[in-house]
Amino acid sequence: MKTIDQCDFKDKKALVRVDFNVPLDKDFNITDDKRMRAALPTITKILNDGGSVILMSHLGRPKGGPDNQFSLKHILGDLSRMLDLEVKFADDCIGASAVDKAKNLVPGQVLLLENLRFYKEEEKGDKDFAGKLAKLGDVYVNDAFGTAHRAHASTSIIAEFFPTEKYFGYLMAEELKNAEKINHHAEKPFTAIMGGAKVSDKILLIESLLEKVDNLIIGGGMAYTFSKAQGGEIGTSLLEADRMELCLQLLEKAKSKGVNIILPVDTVIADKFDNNAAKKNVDAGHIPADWMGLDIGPKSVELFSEIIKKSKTLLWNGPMGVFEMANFEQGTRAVANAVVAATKENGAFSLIGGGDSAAAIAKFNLEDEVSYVSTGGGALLEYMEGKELPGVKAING
Ligand SMILES: Nc1ncnc2c1ncn2[C@@H]1O[C@H](COP(=O)(O)OP(=O)(O)O)[C@@H](O)[C@H]1O
Ligand SMILES: O=C(OP(=O)(O)O)[C@H](O)COP(=O)(O)O
Repeated sequence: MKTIDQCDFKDKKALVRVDFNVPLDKDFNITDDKRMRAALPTITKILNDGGSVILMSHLGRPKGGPDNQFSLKHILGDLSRMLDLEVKFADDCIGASAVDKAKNLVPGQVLLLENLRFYKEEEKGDKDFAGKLAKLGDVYVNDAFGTAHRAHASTSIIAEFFPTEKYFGYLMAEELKNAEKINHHAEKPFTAIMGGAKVSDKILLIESLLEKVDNLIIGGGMAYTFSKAQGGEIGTSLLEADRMELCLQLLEKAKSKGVNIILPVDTVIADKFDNNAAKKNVDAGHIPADWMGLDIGPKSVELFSEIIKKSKTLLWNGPMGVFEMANFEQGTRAVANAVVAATKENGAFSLIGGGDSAAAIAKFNLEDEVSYVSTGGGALLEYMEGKELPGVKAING
């Protein structure tokens, strides 16, 4: 793997694609800066070598040109504080002013370009646009793991302009190393814990995991479609009726492959989708008509935890319930604690991936207690599904 360790950046201008697509509140304060912190080692290495850095990123999904709501200038202050230097800003990612600012950069300086997605050419993977970006630097570095599943101008096409001078940043290398451990070198017993809202988002992942895991725990909103498919009563819980048949097929497939699928045996139900709703515990498949399941119940917690604690490899994607509501976070919190216990007491390798699972583990302050929390959501899922990520292929190819 060609990483930045193989390059001396002295007097070089490194064009670095990062994923600074961070969540902002209504006053443009960053509510989770993990992705920015994760890119700092790459930036620091280039600066320490005596090079300069031109950072490119997208923020959100702007439609139709420049839009203050999606401007990367909102993160400039925080980035400067993190790096302890004054980061310069180009309010257009291409054009005369960006060219000028890039040209005038001296070693030790950092320039942040405005949101790449203010140009529709970025997402289209336009070669001309990629060429204009490429002109700004001498070397290309991709450290944007969260966006590695997009074949966009700045993540993929641009690499064509740097046939030899293209490298993975440290974050990208670390993410790939950890994902690879799960994909190809998982010590057994290997348990995957799947949750979140929808079966349809995770079908490919489940299918690919059935080839590898010993245990597949299914919780969260997606478990109710499985329950209903098996003849259970699920009230007004999340349901994807058109996926019920598929759930049964997945259960059959698991059986034929000797994979142990574990579904919740009880569930915490509420009379409305509200933290202050009335709530009670019932057995899985016995939810009254006007009630909805919002978390796994205590018997499921015990069942899941026992399996998790005996595992040597753990992949967790998707919360067990609506963990954003304090009254329905217990299942997710307990599973997080079991993953921590397996990591600490059983020497398990634990990888947490997916936006909401990462948010849950951060909420419970357990980020440092597991083996690795990925900065990728969709990118990690696609990697685990066995797809080749365009951002990775561009550097390797
Ligand atoms: N029983 C449930 N009913 C409704 N929503 C749920 C339920 N369980 C989990 N969720 C929701 O699923 C969302 C996360 O789903 P998803 O995006 O698939 O996870 P991830 O981002 O970790 O892959 C969370 O917002 C959570 O509140
Ligand atoms: O946040 C991201 O992905 P994620 O929501 O899958 O974690 C990346 O920045 C990619 O953004 P995109 O899904 O708008 O291409």
